Amino acid sequence: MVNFEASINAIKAFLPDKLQHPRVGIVCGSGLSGLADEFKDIVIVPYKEIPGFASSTVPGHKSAFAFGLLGNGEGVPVVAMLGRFHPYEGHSLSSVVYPIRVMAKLGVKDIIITNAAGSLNPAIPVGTSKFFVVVQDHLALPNLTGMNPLLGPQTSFDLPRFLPLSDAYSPSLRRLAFLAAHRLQLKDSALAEGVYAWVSGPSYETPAEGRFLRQAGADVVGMSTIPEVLAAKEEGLNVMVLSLVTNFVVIPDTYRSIKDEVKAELAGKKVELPVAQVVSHEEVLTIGKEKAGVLMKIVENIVDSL
Ligand SMILES: O=P(O)(O)O[C@H]1O[C@H](CO)[C@@H](O)[C@H]1O
Ligand code: HPA
Repeated sequence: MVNFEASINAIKAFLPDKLQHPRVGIVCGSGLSGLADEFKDIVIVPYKEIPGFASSTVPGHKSAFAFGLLGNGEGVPVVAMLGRFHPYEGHSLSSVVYPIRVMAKLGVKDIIITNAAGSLNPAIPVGTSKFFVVVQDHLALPNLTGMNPLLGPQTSFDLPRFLPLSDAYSPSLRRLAFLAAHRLQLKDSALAEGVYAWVSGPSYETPAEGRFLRQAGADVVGMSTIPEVLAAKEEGLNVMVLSLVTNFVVIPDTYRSIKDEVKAELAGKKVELPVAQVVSHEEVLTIGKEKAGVLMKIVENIVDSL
């Protein structure tokens, strides 16, 4: 049963005055909880201490909020979700987005949502270049087919019933991300722009599904974020999403024909069957840990410019 007041009272009991009204919310994606390492005067509030909260079951996701001050000078009061909830863990969509609504009610105005994602776009490789994508739009088949976090009775009549999403990703926050990359002297290629496709998971995409999403216009794919974006927009927050590219989904060689290989074999040629590259969550976490420091600097720089 939703009870924002009980959740908020429990959280506030942990916080000194200066952290009671966080201005910026941050959601840490897989392997990215290190984003909170730079917070000053940090206070950790475990989800299990907050009525109404689920707990995260995914490796690389802690189950706590981190409150603190971020940026130069006195710092801006911020709150980070160290670990998020995914529908594939068995959480309802309303539980998945509950922390976002709580952050809005605590006073958050801008939210920076991060995630680990697979690349569908050959121009966005994994590794030393194009490792982050500033999301400019999304493609969410689940939303279009009945798995929308805004389905059901409205949590408040102050919120819009029919939420427009043509402006989901704040141009001014996206601008700050690119300016931050410039200030941090990152290579131009470190930050790309693109469309995030939301899938339910927990299986990774087949090559055909990857090609389908690519042809439909997506650049990266992941199993989170979009329910949070919808709830944040509904609550009136400015939203930015940063994806860390951890692996490739669309691999050109996948459709080598076995039929042709057999024909070659029967003609006396030595053939080697294709071996598909297989993605794993361990690989996703490794890249997350490697790049969390850069992501943290970008986020800190954005917060400084707000
Ligand atoms: O989106 P985040 O939570 O960063 O995690 C991504 O990594 C996991 C798969 O490796 C999935 O949960 C996917 O959504
Ligand atoms: N697909 C879906 N979600 C992901 C991926 C992927 O390839 N990589 C990280 N999260």
